[in-house]
Amino acid sequence: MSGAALLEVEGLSRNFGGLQVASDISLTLRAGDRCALIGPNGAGKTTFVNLVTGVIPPSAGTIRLAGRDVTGLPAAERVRLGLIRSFQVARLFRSMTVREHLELAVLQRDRRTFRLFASVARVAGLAGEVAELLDAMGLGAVASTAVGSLPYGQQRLLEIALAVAMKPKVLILDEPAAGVPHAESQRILDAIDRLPTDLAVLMIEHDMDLVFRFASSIVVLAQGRLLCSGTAAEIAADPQVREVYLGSRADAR
Ligand SMILES: Nc1ncnc2c1ncn2[C@@H]1O[C@H](COP(=O)(O)OP(=O)(O)OP(=O)(O)O)[C@@H](O)[C@H]1O
Repeated sequence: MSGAALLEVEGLSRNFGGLQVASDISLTLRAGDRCALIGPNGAGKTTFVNLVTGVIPPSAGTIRLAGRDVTGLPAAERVRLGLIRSFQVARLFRSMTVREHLELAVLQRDRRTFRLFASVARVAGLAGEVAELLDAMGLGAVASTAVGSLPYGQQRLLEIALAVAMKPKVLILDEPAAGVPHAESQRILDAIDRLPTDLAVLMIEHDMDLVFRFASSIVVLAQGRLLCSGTAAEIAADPQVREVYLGSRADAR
């Protein structure tokens, strides 16, 4: 049974001068979907995410979030409506603890209704919500650790936790395990497994082990176009994917 359509991308295109980096890409993510976006280097994955999140405007196409056309909306407004991309912790405050980061994220999310002089109940609610997030992400043991002294794998976990704190409808994870030692990437996958089941997750990832363990569906981009999409088993067996993706990966790496 499929959930409600949360992200509907239709005919999305973008060129930089004469270079067509996204060509007529269409994609639907439903509640509960776990979709991986893959493709060789330069295929247009980052450009696609930048278009969807509003970092750059498309040349053509539409983007709907939970039924609402957001194509013309600024990035911050899309965030408010539930389209969240994982943060880069490196950009945040290295001396602040893990817990403080999550508290800030929750407060920022609630900014519109929350008055600075919070009621006791609100503060208690905040503590409870942050404790749940710490637990779900496997970060409880390092809650009081400054982010600057966290092992890299746990910094990446915090990035995901901060995104989840924003209460996404659609969560975009950009190479969540990049740079993380293989032995630690399992913890990241475990945390992703525990994400709320009703949100749609789109993961860009090069690590095929991770992709096949995470994804219920896979979308393959090549040269700015949607090459094919299907279940993990269908994509693994697709000779076109093997040639375009693995062939060019062998060239690039
Ligand atoms: N601002 C820009 N101006 C011109 N060309 C750009 C710009 N941004 C991206 N490109 C080009 O668009 C193409 C797609 O790049 P993109 O970074 O989206 O690919 P990718 O699939 O994310 O690659 P990777 O896996 O290496 O991160 C590349 O040829 C890139 O050089």
